Formats: sequence, C-alpha cells, structure tokens
Amino acid sequence: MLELEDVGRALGPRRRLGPVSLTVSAGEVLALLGPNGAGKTSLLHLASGLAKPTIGAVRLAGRALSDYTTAELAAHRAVLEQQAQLPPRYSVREVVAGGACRQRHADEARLEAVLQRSGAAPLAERLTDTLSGGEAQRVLLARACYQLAASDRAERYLLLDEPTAALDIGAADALFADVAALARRDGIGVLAVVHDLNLALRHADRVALIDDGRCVAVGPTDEVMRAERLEAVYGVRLAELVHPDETSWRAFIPLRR
Ligand SMILES: Nc1ncnc2c1ncn2[C@@H]1O[C@H](COP(=O)(O)OP(=O)(O)OP(=O)(O)O)[C@@H](O)[C@H]1O
Repeated sequence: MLELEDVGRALGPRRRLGPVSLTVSAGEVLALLGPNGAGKTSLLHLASGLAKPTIGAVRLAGRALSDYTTAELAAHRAVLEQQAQLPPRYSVREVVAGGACRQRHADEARLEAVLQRSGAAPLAERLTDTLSGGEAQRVLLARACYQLAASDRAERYLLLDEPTAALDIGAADALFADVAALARRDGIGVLAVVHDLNLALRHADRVALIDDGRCVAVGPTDEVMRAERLEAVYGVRLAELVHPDETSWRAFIPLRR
C-alpha cells in the first residue's frame, strides 16, 4: 500500500497543503480531483517522493519513502509528470526501453508487449521530435509502464499528473481504460490527477476531492462525485446527465451562470 499519513507542506508563501491522509491499494485507480491551484500536483509530488512533506509521513510497502534509494524507488513507482518532455532525437523504442533504469538491456518481449498495450507500437521507430503532443503523451505513459513492467517488485504504483491533457476525447477515454485494465491485471496501484470529471466517473475506483490544500472527500467514485459537492468545490453549476439505457453511466456538464 502507498500511504500518506497527515502529510503537508507549504504551497508558496501564504498557503499550505494538508494535513492530508490517503492510501492507494494494489489494483485500484484513485483519482485526485479539484480545481486549479487546489494542491493536486503538490500532493502527487509528496506521494511520489519528488517532494518531501514538512509534516506527516509517506510509506510504500510499510517503509518510509525517505528510506528508499532512488533506484529502489524507481522499481516501485513510475511518475508521469504534468509537463514531462521526451528527450529529442531518440526513437520511441529507445525512449520507452530507457524507462527501465535498472536494466542495461531491454527485455524485448516485455518491451514489445508494453508498446502494443499502450498503443505506442505503430510509433516505435519514429523519432521523438516528430511526434504530436498526443502521441508524445502516449509514449511517456508507455515509458512509465515499461519501468514498472521491468521491475520484479510485488508492490508497484503508477503516478500520473493529467495524463490526458493533450489527448482527444476518444484517446483520453482509451488511455484511462488501458490504465484501469493495467491496474487490475498487474495489481498496480494508480494515483492520477484528473481534470475531466467524466473520465474519473468512468474509470476511477475511488476519488479524492482536493480543495484549497485539503482533502474534503475521499471514497468510492459514485459516492464522492455528487453534483452538489462538486459544485461547491469547483464553484460552478453542473447538470448531471444519466444515460437513458445505462443508468449507471453519468456525466457532468457545466451550466452557464
Ligand atoms: N514552488 C512554489 N512556489 C509558490 N507557489 C507554489 C509552488 N508550488 C505550488 N505553488 C502554488 O500552490 C498551489 C497548488 O499548486 P498545485 O500545482 O499543486 O495545484 P493543482 O491543484 O495541481 O493545480 P492545477 O489544476 O492548476 O494543475 C498553487 O496556488 C500554486 O501556485
């Protein structure tokens, strides 16, 4: 389990994040929702070890994150940051293989499987400089997945910051479906910052709603994602649509004030 226990830190000179407590379990997708500036990325940074909390503790597999070496951490968790960039002048295959930093030679069969499953296989021989924004995002996710696929650790986590920001509506849905399938199939725990409420509704097992540096609700997606609560946090009126045939399919759209 990846556990955040009463973690917090400063958000600039006047605001604070936390204390926040959250857990991510094997095989689940936990979405971090909340308005711009709420503290989602900062929380993801604490969960991944990219930043240290000034209060509280983060534990992975029962051990403090601060006790892990960089290489150990890389075997347990992969991070796709909000503004991640691919290195230029490499082939996609090389870049994805480079995700497995503990291996000198890529495991070709595993690499091929990750390229196929992530939809990056048709791009494998392309140079990174030639990719569109959406294609690059797919490749960055493939690299993070291969980092975990090449690890022999039982507990593995994928931490994603807005992984669909550059993707069209179909590609974004497909990416989250793939991530949810990966979580279930390989027992990987996923923590993802998500802006699109409807992607979270469709693919997250649980959501944590972050507002002004605090976690105001956490729990199963359908329980937490109620219109009134979301309206209060996002400061916008929402219409909730229910599919006429599949009443478990809901969607939110913003209403003009
Ligand atoms: N290093 C920093 N210095 C000053 N302010 C910071 C710093 N890092 C974050 N902040 C502030 O902390 C707040 C939370 O930032 P964070 O990126 O975590 O929010 P977020 O919820 O991910 O936002 P968004 O949805 O816009 O990506 C913001 O107001 C941001 O300006």
